[in-house]
Amino acid sequence: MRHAHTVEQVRAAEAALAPAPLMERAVAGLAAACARLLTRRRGRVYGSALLVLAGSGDSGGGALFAGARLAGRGAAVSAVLLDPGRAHPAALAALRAAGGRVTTDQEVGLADFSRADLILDGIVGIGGRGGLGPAAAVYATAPRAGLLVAVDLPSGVDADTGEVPGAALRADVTVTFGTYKPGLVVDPGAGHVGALHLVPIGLRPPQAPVEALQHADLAALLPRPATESDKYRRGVVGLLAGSERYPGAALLAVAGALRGGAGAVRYQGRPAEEVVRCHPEVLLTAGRVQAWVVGPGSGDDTPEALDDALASEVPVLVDADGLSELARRGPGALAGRAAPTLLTPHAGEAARLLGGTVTADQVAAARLRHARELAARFGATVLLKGSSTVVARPDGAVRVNPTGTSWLATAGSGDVLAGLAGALLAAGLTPWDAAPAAAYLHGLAGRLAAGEPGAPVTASDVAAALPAAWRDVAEGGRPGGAAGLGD
Ligand SMILES: NC(=O)C1=CN([C@@H]2O[C@H](COP(=O)(O)OP(=O)(O)OC[C@H]3O[C@@H](n4cnc5c(N)ncnc54)[C@H](O)[C@@H]3O)[C@@H](O)[C@H]2O)[C@@H](O)CC1
Ligand SMILES: Nc1ncnc2c1ncn2[C@@H]1O[C@H](COP(=O)(O)OP(=O)(O)O)[C@@H](O)[C@H]1O
Ligand SMILES: [K+]
Repeated sequence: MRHAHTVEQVRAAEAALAPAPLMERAVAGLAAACARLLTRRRGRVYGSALLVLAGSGDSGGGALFAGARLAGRGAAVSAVLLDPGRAHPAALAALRAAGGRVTTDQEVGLADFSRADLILDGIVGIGGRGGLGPAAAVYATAPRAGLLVAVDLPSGVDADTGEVPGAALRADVTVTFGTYKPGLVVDPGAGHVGALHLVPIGLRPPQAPVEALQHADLAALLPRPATESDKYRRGVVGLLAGSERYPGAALLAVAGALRGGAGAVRYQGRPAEEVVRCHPEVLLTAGRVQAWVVGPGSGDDTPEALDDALASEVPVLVDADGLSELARRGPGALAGRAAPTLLTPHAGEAARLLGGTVTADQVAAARLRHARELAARFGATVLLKGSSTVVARPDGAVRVNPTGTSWLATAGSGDVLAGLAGALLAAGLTPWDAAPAAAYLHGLAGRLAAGEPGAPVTASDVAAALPAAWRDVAEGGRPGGAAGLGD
């Protein structure tokens, strides 16, 4: 599990430790990471050109100290001070003593930026507030040939939310200290991070409000049939999906549910004939169900389907047309439910559920805030789809999905996800586990289907790749197995 802590938590954890060893460990880790990158790129540190972008805080201080170390190993280091009167005095002195060149001239800074082999972004770290000022903002778009390494987090990304209120630097590598921050794992901020490297500095932060499951976590969560299993023990999913207009949604949701390990799928909807032709395993009879999925392409049947599902005493996943109906009814529609409810909106559906006071773009730009607000309002677990899918609980806890690819943005892939998550609910996982597990497998299946460097995939391809994703997780999670994705 990757844990991401807020600025307040990081500062409190840092306050419990002596400042000097903290800076020492961070700088040692940062300089070592840069030395590795330079060696990989140029064969050695000696003779390489390094530029430090130094702001007024400790992020700038750490970058200047690291620059001094690399100057000591023969790199030609220059630093541009973005807030000249307030640069970290001791770090500045160390860089000068090591032979580094310091400038406040932005023209010189931009010229060095274009030529450097490696640039250290120490403009701001967790103390950054609002968008970058104009002097720093030019580096967000200025041309460069070298690698950009963000110190703690890319400047311009909000550490607590992943929001990017203005210009922000785009890093090739981010070297973060002590613990991950939400802004490093939630888009749009996460899209600026590049490869993420954690330097331990001895922090002991409290429980993280945001976490990201990794391969081993998934391997522990995924249900496996025991020798005495039968289809009911594995879980039966009821699907209220598809319509004459959208038969495909039913087929794809069924495909997701079957490959999500459901013992059986009971289907209720108009295109039943097509469903059975494509998936002869599906049951059309009424009977016991351990979780309902309602909404993918369910069209005019939605209000009745939603009534039936919500009246049941088993977990219910509401998706697509079910969410539009729920938006019309409001949060009160879930008030009487004892069993859990999982909502799986994309940004547009989330905006509607929030009463139309925000746009889909605003939801996507502030994913944590809106997912949490929705979960609290509806008293349900919310899986907000899109780049870096987030799962929020009504108490504000969040799980961010680290897998996925934008190739998944294809019609019907959400239907596969709904069926898959429904199967995991029917197997007995709570929405808090089922939702991120489904997002993880779905994202991994998307990556496997798209391949490397990537090619268009269909929702059916994603469903077909689910068994491979499942196996990949099971193998990677075994001690000594393949390295987990994103580890
Ligand atoms: N404490 C330590 O020993 C170390 C801290 N480091 C990093 O330093 C950061 C914490 O240091 P600070 O608290 O000084 O915070 P920052 O380094 O983020 O600097 C905050 C300062 O930057 C200015 N600032 C805020 N928003 C700005 C904006 N939008 N544009 C331009 N300037 C802006 C303000 O004057 C503010 O005081 C963390 O990210 C931490 O990882 C590491 O670099 C190295 C070791
Ligand atoms: N830019 C993106 N990056 C990664 N995943 C994405 C992106 N856009 C969409 N997705 C994923 O693709 C799926 C699309 O689902 P949805 O919007 O419901 O589409 P549909 O209704 O056509 O099935 C979701 O799993 C979502 O998280
Ligand atoms: K930074």
